[in-house]
Amino acid sequence: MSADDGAQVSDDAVRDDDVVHADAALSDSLEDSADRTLGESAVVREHLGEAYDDVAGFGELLREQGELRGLIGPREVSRLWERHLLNSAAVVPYLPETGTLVDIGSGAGLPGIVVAMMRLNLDVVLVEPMERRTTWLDEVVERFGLTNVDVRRGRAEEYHGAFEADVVTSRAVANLAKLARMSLPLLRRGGEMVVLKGRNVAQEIEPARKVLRSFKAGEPEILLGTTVEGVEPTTILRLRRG
Ligand SMILES: C[S@@+](CC[C@H](N)C(=O)[O-])C[C@H]1O[C@@H](n2cnc3c(N)ncnc32)[C@H](O)[C@@H]1O
Repeated sequence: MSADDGAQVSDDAVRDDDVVHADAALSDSLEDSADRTLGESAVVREHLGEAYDDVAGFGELLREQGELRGLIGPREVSRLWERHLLNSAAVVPYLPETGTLVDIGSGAGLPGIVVAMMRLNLDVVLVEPMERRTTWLDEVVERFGLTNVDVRRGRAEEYHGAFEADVVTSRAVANLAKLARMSLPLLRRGGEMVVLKGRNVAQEIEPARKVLRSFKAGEPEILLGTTVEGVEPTTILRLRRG
């Protein structure tokens, strides 16, 4: 092989690399435009009703700043509506209209901010330990005038006994055993844990039995979180503190 051949091989490798990056960028941009179209569709507007403008505005802000501020991963920006906003909204039908809800590990505000926008008469407390994220949450609360939201920095465990919440929500925070230990002491007796989970949530129930018994929790229910046509429904786990 001549020196020229070597140069040719590495040129080809660079070109292959460029093609892979270009393909990924193209696929992200196609996904992004499909996601925006979904977000602007009549079916999503109807689904979110009066909360649509706020939820869409929150989504736009997350699209602009979410990756930059380390709130969501780079791949998530192009699927905000499908994977995050509508997924968060799927929990709302299982929530009361009034009372106190604590969302633990709110991160960028999912589902807590979306819930607060859709349930304006519910007092929503967002508990999140990372300062970068609580700063963001405070900014979102101010920008959208969410007078029903209280942002608290800290771990859920630090607030045990501080609330007698009607509901505790969470998404992508921990497995059920750990989550029950974190969430149940924040609830009043008879209050409910309502958790957005993956489709394999049933496998988390047996390992959590001991914790659930210690809180006299009822039998966990696995529910379908409905969303709009074309978006995968999500799984919700609900259980009641005894
Ligand atoms: C994977 S993120 C999920 C964020 C958001 N719920 C979502 O679905 O996009 C997990 C979040 O839980 C928070 N977290 C971790 N341990 C926690 C604890 N003990 N109490 C409250 N939040 C916690 C992390 O700081 C992080 O923001």
